[in-house]
Amino acid sequence: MDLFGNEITADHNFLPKDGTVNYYGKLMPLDKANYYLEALLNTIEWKNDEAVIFGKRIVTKRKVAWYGELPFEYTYSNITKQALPWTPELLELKTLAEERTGETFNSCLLNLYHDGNEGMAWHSDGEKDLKKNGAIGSLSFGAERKFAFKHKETKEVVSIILEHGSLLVMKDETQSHWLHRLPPTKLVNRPRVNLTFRTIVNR
Ligand SMILES: O=C(O)CCC(=O)C(=O)O
Ligand SMILES: [Fe+2]
Repeated sequence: MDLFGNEITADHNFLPKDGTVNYYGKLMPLDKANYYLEALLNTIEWKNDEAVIFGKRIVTKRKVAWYGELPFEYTYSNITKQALPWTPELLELKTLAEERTGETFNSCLLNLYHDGNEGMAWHSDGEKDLKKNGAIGSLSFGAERKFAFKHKETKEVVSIILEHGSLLVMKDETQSHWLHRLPPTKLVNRPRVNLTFRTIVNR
């Protein structure tokens, strides 16, 4: 909302080509964002993330969780997980993200970064369980962190600060042409929770 109560439209594309990234800014007042941060920290079944890389099992400090409207299976980094049923807060936030973006989502991958030492390395979210070129709606709560995109061929980098209670959308060809990451930083010592709403297709 701006000063006049108008909704801020996110028609600016942060990517210069080969995809679409829209940033909607803060979606809610501070007290509501604080409420969701606490609720998510306390009600989500957070687990340390696991990956199998070159046959080795790796356990990350970052915590993750996977929720959805059906017990979808989702495979990434060679680990398969089964979605838990929506919590009331996740359903509210899914509806909010859908209303603002005009997209629909049926699942959510959550990340908990305890402080700036934790981040996520360059990757794209093009797993085969995900709808091809489907939108990913990303809600952030807690510490503000930088989020960066890197073009796979030109190596061009674009970055955005993700605020407390904000929404970002990645769509169209973004995952085919761009990597993204959450860089670690010495400047942050508070937790951040990120929710990425997605569309899973069961083939
Ligand atoms: O924490 C973030 O903002 C991004 C997380 C992400 O890229 C992912 O879960 O695939
Ligand atoms: Fe991602």
